[in-house]
Amino acid sequence: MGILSDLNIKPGVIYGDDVLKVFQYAQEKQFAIPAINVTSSSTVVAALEAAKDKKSPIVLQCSQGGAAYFAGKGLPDSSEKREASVAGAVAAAHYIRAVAPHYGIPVILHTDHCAKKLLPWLDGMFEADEAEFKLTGTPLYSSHMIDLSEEEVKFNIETTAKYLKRAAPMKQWLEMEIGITGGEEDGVNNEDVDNNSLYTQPEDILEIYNTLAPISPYFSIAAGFGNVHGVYKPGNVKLHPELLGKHQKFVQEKISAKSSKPVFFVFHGGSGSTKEEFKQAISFGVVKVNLDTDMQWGYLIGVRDYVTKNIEYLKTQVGNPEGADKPNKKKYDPRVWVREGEKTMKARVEEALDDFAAAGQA
Ligand SMILES: O=C(CO)COP(=O)(O)O
Ligand SMILES: O=C[C@H](O)COP(=O)(O)O
Ligand SMILES: [Zn+2]
Ligand SMILES: [Zn+2]
Repeated sequence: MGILSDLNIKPGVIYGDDVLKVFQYAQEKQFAIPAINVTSSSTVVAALEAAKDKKSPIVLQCSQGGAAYFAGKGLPDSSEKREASVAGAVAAAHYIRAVAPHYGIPVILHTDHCAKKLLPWLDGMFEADEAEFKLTGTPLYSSHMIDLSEEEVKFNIETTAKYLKRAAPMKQWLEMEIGITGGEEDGVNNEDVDNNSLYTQPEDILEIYNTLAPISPYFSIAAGFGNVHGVYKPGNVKLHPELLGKHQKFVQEKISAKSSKPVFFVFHGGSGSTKEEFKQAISFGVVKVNLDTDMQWGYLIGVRDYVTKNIEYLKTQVGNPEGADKPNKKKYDPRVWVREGEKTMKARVEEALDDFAAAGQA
C-alpha cells in the first residue's frame, strides 16, 4: 500500500502526471506533503533521510536566496539575470535527482515564491528545464512557484497564465499565490501588511481556476488564510483554514464539479502553526505545507548543542581536557558537527510527516 505500489510510481524525483496523481492521492487520503526549504546538500540529506525513515513522500524546495546559497554567496547574482540563483537551482536539481532514488521515496522538486522582481530567475530556470526536456523528456524541476501576490490581481492572474502556458508542454506544475503571506519572504518584509490582504476572496480563487484550468491541470494555489512566514509569540498569527473550505465549495458550485475539492491548496508559513490548524487545512484540500523557519531552528539545535558540549575540544587544534598534546581533529571535522544539525533537522521533518499524516504514504 502507498504511492509507489498503488500509483505505480518509481522512487526519486517525479514529474508530470505522477505529481498530479500524488496530489490527488493526498487529497483522497487526507494528508499533505511537507515542503522543506533546502539550501545545501546537508539540508537536503536531513529532509530525505526523514522521508526515507518515515516511508513518506517529500517536497524539497529552493527559494531564490536558497538557490543562490547553493551556488555560493561569493558569486555575482545580477538583478537582470540572476546568474548565481539560476546556477544554484540547476545544481540543486542535479544533486537531488542523483541521490533521491537511493532514498526509496517519491520526491517533488520545487522552487519557492519568486516575486515580480525575481522573474529573471524563473526565466533562467525555465530555459534549463526546456533544455533538459528536449534531451530527456522531463524538465529539471517537477514544479515551480510564481508569486505575484503583491501585484494587481489582474496582472497576477494574467502573468501566471503566461508562465503556465510555458510549463504545460513539459507537464510541469506551477504554484501561484493570491493574498499575501505576512512576515518575510525573498528578503521583503511583509510584517506590516494590511490584515485584509492576508485573506483571499473566493471570487479570486474562482477567477484563477477559470483562467488556469483550460491551460493545464498542473497548478495549485497558495491562498492566504492569515498565513505568516516565521515564528512569533503565540496568538500573533490568526489562521482561518475554514476559508479554504469556503473556496472549495464556491468553486465546486460555480463550475458544477463532481469533486468537493476541485482546488489543490498550498499552506505557506507552516512553522509555528498547531497540529489542529494543519489538520483542518488538510481536510479542506491542502496538499503541500511549507516549512522553513522551524527547519532552520531544527538544524541549529544539533550544531549549537554539539559546540556547547564540546567547547573545550574546539578552542585549539591540539590540546583538550584529556591532555595538552591531544589533537582535536575528530571533534572539528564538519562531518561530525554538521551531521549533528542534520540529525536534529531530520527529527523536525519527521514530526511534520507525522503531523500531516504523510508518514507511511510512500
Ligand atoms: O512558506 C514558507 C516558505 O515558502 C515557509 O514558511 P515558514 O518559514 O513560516 O515555515
Ligand atoms: O519565503 C519563505 C521562505 O521561508 C524562503 O525564505 P528565504 O527567502 O529567506 O530563503
Ligand atoms: Zn508571497
Ligand atoms: Zn512561503
